[in-house]
Amino acid sequence: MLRFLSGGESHGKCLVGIIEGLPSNLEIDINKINKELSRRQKGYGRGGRMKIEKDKVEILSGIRGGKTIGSPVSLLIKNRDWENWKEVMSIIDNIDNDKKVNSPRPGHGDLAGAVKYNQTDIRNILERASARETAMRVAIGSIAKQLLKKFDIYIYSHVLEIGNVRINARKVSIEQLQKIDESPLRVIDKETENKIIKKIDEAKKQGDTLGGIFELIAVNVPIGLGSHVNWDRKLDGIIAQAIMSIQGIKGVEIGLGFESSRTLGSQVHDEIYYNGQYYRKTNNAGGIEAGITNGNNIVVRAAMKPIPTLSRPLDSVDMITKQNTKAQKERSDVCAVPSASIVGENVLAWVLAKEFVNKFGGDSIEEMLSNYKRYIQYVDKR
Ligand SMILES: Cc1cc2nc3c(=O)[nH]c(=O)nc-3n(C[C@H](O)[C@H](O)[C@H](O)COP(=O)(O)O)c2cc1C
Ligand SMILES: C=C(O[C@@H]1CC(C(=O)O)=C[C@@H](OP(=O)(O)O)[C@H]1O)C(=O)O
Repeated sequence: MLRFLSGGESHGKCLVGIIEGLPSNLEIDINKINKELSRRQKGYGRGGRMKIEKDKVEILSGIRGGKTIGSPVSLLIKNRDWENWKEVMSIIDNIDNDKKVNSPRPGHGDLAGAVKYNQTDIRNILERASARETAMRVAIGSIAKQLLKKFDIYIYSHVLEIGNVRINARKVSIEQLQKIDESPLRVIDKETENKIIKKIDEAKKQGDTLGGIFELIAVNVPIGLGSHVNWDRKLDGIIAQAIMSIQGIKGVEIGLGFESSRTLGSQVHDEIYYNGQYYRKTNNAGGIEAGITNGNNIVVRAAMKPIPTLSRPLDSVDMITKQNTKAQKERSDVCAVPSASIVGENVLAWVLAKEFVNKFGGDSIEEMLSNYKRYIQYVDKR
């Protein structure tokens, strides 16, 4: 079984992660992890923090001579901003109320978290709720990507919409997706990109924020990952949970998603043909039927709400005095949809890698590859 845990506060010393269950002898390229970390930090609309951080991973265990050895892989990413927060982060008890965060921000876990964990300083909640945590999830997911590459599986993403401005082209080619990092918004269409940039600038000027939609596409996924037999093994459900867990994500669709509910069955379901292999002419299912991959690309879309911290803050209540006030003002992003799409890629990679380890077992990568090869030979005969 493949699993991970991570820890670390946004303005604490560092983020840490431990992965257990990776097959041995898998080559891990640290540059590829760092490349994913740098992709996550980019994107038009991000705030001052991204100028401070230059995320780099340190590998502390589980890898020798560039290869996994079967033991837990431990990772560390330092928060450069910690130097500026040392004092604030070292205050533990009995601080003055005026040094605490007292006014919960609507859209954040501030109010519910402070009540649930019986905290008088909201900072004790917001530090871990922060999307800073996604840096470690991306480092971990990028190792999953390196595992999937062994099986020729790749995951791409692009942004479809920001602030209700939609990208023109619905159909994108893999070649376009491979070049998408050249765009500051990770969109395929330059004209719309300029419109969105203006929209982000405008929102910033108004002290406001924006959300949007991104799409993930996993290619070359074999038939038969996931299962129909119980709710918690259905791959569409597992993917939806994982993507929904990314900070700010409020909707997840697979394939046609919500649109399928508005369309006739004859127009939705992907008809089946055979030419030595089963194939479909359409992929409205987004590569998953009954919780099982059907051999087509997995297509997932996620909707991100606007960033909740506004520089023109919303109404709130001071949790100490109970007086009406304005929400806590923090340095913040205006729009982080392009970054979220990179998080999405790596989160999806993790889910698929986990399914691979489940299905093809393998204490070593050699064992996994040979199990996979045998399975593909079997599939080709069906
Ligand atoms: C890459 C990324 C960057 C984010 N940056 C910010 C930010 O600067 N300010 C903020 O208030 N929220 C930001 N968020 C969103 C919040 O973390 C998120 O809305 C909050 O934790 C509440 O969780 P929920 O929206 O999932 O309910 C970001 C999310 C992501 C994925
Ligand atoms: C630190 C990251 O994103 C942060 C996510 C975030 C939030 O509330 O989610 C708030 C901001 O943090 P800060 O208040 O330090 O500027 C973002 O910068 C990151 O992506 O690495």
